[in-house]
Amino acid sequence: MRLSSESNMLDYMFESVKKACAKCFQGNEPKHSATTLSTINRPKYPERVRIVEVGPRDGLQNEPQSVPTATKIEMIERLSKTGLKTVEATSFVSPKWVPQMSDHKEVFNSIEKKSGIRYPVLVPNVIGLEAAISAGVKEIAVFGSASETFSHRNINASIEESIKRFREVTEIALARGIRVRGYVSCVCGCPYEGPVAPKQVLKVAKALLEMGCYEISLGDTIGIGTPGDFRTMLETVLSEIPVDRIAVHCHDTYGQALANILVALELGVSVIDSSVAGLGGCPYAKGASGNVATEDLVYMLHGLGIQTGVNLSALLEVGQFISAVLQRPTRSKVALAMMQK
Ligand SMILES: CC(C)(COP(=O)([O-])OP(=O)([O-])OC[C@H]1O[C@@H](n2cnc3c(N)ncnc32)[C@H](O)[C@@H]1OP(=O)([O-])[O-])[C@@H](O)C(=O)NCCC(=O)NCCSC(=O)C[C@@](C)(O)CC(=O)[O-]
Repeated sequence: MRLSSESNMLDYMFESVKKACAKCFQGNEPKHSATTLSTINRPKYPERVRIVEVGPRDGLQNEPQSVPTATKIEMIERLSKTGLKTVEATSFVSPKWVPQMSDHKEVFNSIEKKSGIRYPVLVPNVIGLEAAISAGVKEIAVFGSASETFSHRNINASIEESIKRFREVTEIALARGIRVRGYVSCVCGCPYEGPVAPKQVLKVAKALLEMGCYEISLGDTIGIGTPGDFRTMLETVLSEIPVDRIAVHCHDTYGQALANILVALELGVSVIDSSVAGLGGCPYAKGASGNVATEDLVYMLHGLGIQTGVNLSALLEVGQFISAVLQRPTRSKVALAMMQK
């Protein structure tokens, strides 16, 4: 339909609202004309979101320079004072593969574990699990991929082999009372294979759920998805997995992270991973930049009236602290804007 003038446009909007909200109209007079347009198309977002802060792990695993163990510990302890309820602390992976995380035991042992806060760690295999158990870890995350090539590059196993491995890890962990979260990487695209089929994401997510993961975090590892692809991928996953078992993990390489998160919120997802100061990336996903910055996520969620329990000012201070230590500017747009005030 072509709209030739402003008054045609207003008529058109009025007619559309009338059609969509027939019950609210008597004759031509809307009962709540002032609010109809703004409320009628407003999606229903979750009232509360749990943020999984992944900066100390996803952020620091990708740093070219080695970050002192004491800094990691201080960062986690500062994050624990912001109201965040989950802080992914480190990963018990091979130091040959990811030397940045080789101090996992020391980091985990040294942090003050605040009551009410969970400190999950990444575990790729039984060797990692045993080390995590001896450090007193209470929650782990196994990490699979929807892309065959990425799986080989990241954990030196096919998808099928990795599922077998994770099943063994999960069985032992659950028997010890350790909670297990699952990641699926490359949910919108792979740095080696290109586009990834949503059905493949669903298949891996289901396998992780069936082995006992309490929640599956869907990772757009290279941040390539746009809200359209992201919605299609999520709708495919949610056609068979309840929304309260799904989290999203959006890297911001192409600047799409917040838009994709908004789509996830519209579909009812209420657990979102993010990284303070937008740190992050995967050493085996070339070109992948940081996660969505936790500061920006919190700003958006609070603006939408969604509770997080997180104190934005306290979070901004942690972002400032870690950016100063790493000697580079924050990737948080909110932090940059606040600095100019
Ligand atoms: C899975 C492996 C270990 C396979 O690596 P491999 O070389 O096939 O392992 P292996 O079993 O043949 O063992 C080789 C050596 O590593 C040792 N080893 C073996 N396992 C461990 C362990 N757990 N901890 C410490 N040491 C270990 C093992 O003992 C042996 O030592 P050696 O005999 O040569 O002296 C390796 O590929 C690996 O550690 N990969 C991890 C890669 C990684 O951490 N990537 C980043 C995290 S994933 C990510 O960032 C994506 C995510 C989660 O954020 C979501 C998203 O954004 O999409």
